[in-house]
Amino acid sequence: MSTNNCVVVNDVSKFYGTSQVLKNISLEINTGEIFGLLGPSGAGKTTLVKMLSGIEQATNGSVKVLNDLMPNLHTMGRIGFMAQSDALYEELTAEDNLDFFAEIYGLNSSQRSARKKQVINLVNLNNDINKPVRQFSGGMKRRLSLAISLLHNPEILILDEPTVGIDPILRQAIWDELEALRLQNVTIVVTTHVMDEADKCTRLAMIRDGHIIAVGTPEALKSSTNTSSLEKAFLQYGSTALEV
Ligand SMILES: Nc1ncnc2c1ncn2[C@@H]1O[C@H](COP(=O)(O)OP(=O)(O)OP(=O)(O)O)[C@@H](O)[C@H]1O
Repeated sequence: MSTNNCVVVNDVSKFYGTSQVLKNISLEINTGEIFGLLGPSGAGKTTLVKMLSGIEQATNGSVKVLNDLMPNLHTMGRIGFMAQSDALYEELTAEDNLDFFAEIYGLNSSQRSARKKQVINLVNLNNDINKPVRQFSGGMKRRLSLAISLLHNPEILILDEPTVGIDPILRQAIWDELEALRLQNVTIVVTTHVMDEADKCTRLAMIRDGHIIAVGTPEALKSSTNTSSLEKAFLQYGSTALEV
């Protein structure tokens, strides 16, 4: 294994009861890349990122993050995870939510106020910090969840559909920030079904029906299928996979 591998997924399968939702997934994600998981609804993207985050356990196979077998409590502290459904305290203000998670992450009071300012600026919620979260729109809740996932300066950021419900301008700002984090060697794993977001990733895994059907840079995936868009490439890889 190269030391550059931040995440190594080895022959992972996942069953819920008798239903198999991930089938022999193997994957390596390098330090400092934005790695996209692209696939339709129900393909298994969320299940996979929950395993990377240590929230779910593989039925078979292994997941290593930062050289530790997952789930591992210490490693989980080095990961920022933004789930698809927001895990926020609706009755508390945005600031109280941030304080709550800062406490869990063990940030001291001086780190806390500086980091709070940075992450709130980033998601553009400065004017709403004292409002209770129940008054937030869906997009505002997504932005607050993203801010929380960044609070403790994680080495790996795992984002499950981070820009759903977020307007195009802020979406661009968030992608700019992901790129800035990547340049600081933060490893980012992001699920999406939005093709133009997938195009911004350094590499992608295309997932369908619990299988990885292709892995590569967006350019390589398009050129090896002789297609002009990731959507067309996905369809082509999907039909090839069906024939196998
Ligand atoms: N806790 C669970 N118990 C049983 N089945 C589950 C559970 N969680 C997910 N599944 C099933 O596993 C499959 C993959 O779901 P998953 O949420 O990983 O897909 P996804 O690619 O993230 O979809 P979406 O883009 O809609 O979020 C689906 O068929 C889903 O119904």
